[in-house]
Amino acid sequence: MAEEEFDVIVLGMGPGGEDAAGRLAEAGLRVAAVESGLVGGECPYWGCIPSKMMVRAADLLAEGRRIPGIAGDSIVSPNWSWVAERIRDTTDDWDDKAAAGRFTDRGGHLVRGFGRITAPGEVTVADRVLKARKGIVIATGSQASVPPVEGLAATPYWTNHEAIETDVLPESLVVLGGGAIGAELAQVFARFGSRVTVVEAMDRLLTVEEPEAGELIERVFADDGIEVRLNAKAERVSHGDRGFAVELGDGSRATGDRLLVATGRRCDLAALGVGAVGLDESAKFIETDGRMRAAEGVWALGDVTGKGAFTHVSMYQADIVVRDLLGEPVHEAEYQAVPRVTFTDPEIGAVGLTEAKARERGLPVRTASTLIPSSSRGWIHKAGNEGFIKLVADGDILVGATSAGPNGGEVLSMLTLAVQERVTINRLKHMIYAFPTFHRAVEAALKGL
Ligand SMILES: Cc1cc2nc3c(=O)[nH]c(=O)nc-3n(C[C@H](O)[C@H](O)[C@H](O)COP(=O)(O)OP(=O)(O)OC[C@H]3O[C@@H](n4cnc5c(N)ncnc54)[C@H](O)[C@@H]3O)c2cc1C
Ligand SMILES: NC(=O)c1ccc[n+]([C@@H]2O[C@H](COP(=O)([O-])OP(=O)(O)OC[C@H]3O[C@@H](n4cnc5c(N)ncnc54)[C@H](O)[C@@H]3O)[C@@H](O)[C@H]2O)c1
Repeated sequence: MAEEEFDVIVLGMGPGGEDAAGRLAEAGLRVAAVESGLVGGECPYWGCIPSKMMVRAADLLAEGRRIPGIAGDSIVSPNWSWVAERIRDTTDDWDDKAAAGRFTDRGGHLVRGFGRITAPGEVTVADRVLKARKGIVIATGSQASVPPVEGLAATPYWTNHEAIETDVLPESLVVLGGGAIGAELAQVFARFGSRVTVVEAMDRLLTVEEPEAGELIERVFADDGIEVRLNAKAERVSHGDRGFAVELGDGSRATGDRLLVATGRRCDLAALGVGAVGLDESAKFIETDGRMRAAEGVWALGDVTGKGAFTHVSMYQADIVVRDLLGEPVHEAEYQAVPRVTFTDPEIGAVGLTEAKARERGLPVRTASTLIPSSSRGWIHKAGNEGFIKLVADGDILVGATSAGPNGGEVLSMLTLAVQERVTINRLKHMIYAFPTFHRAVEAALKGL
């Protein structure tokens, strides 16, 4: 077997791996990046970017439909081919030549194939053995987790990959899972005209967020014509000439031309061979310290660390890894203010702890909420103005907040700052909030505390 020496080996070229590998190569290190799929990973090809292009298109349709009663008449005729074409164009038809070139132009060595850690400082890719003098960075992300439902594996179900790649709008769609992926895509397809059923095992949508968020999205989905089945566990799946049939625990069934499985993500640490560097291969994620070090000569970043499956978390951690490897000053990772935005309409922005999580920690929690439709901007909007602000306080400090509404993800930024920097509620109350903005609702909620 050929043996090749590098300073650093980066396993996986998703957003975090790509950033780290490129910066380390540019800094003059000899870097090998191993990628089994496309350079760029999930986010640009099957995740954030194309899904938000779909969301943008669906939001435009919804806005067009809100014209009557406010601005005139409207006839909205959705055409999926514009969306499919824009995504095909942006992903270069799922070709990573440009991204790979950006890395090699910075002096990096791209190794195509699946990498496995075979010894400390050693990664094997097919018949190539790569050696790392300084360290290995594990940035292998996550993949769709498919539940062991009887019959499912034998059917041509979709994961996010097929849903993003589709040129054809399904006439009907069953979405298994009402989390971020399921909710965003269910609304997109419904607004383009698919008959959509969401099947969720728990008692509400967006289970990791405040219950009010799930209830709000359920109400909006009803207006979008989406059927939501809660407390519904899929027991059996079959597929035939008439599409998919999903049999549920209560004896009912959901049917559709297509079935999208959006039931979470998983990491396969055994396939990565992390046991070779003393890590637990049966764990769900790789534990790291504040410098993203997982073992001697091993760093981890991104979805594989379990600190939030978000591109911004992966990029944040990549910066720490790069600084640590280059011997630069490092501000250790902190996660008390990880922002998250589900890009449904209304958007659900959230940061820090939900009320339930704060209570689980035994904090003496106080909460307050205000509704967006009764805020000045919400009232002016008249339609498409659903939402709320919810604040979770521990004493005089905000430890969590939800900003649901039009631009809920943007309004979140000031709440993220407050949670991150522990700005006191008293200080926040004495700030001036521009009129008539959506974020003025934050001031109203603060008064409730
Ligand atoms: C539909 C959808 C929408 C999303 N929307 C958003 C959003 O709006 N905002 C947001 O912040 N996040 C969003 N996410 C999540 C975001 O895409 C991920 O958090 C992000 O891509 C994770 O980055 P990562 O660096 O961990 O690696 P990933 O993007 O997961 O990439 C890892 C790469 O490693 C490669 N790989 C894995 N194992 C090996 C191996 N052994 N050898 C070689 N290569 C390997 C894979 O092929 C892959 O290319 C979305 C995800 C999905 C699925
Ligand atoms: N806007 C964003 O930032 C964004 C968008 C999409 C995805 N993501 C990231 O990707 C991650 C994965 O998203 P996801 O939606 O796949 O996962 P998720 O964990 O958010 O939601 C999965 C849902 O599926 C349900 N479920 C699990 N098994 C089921 C079954 N057998 N039958 C019915 N329901 C079942 C769960 O109860 C849960 O509500 C998210 O946690 C998020 O970090 C982010």
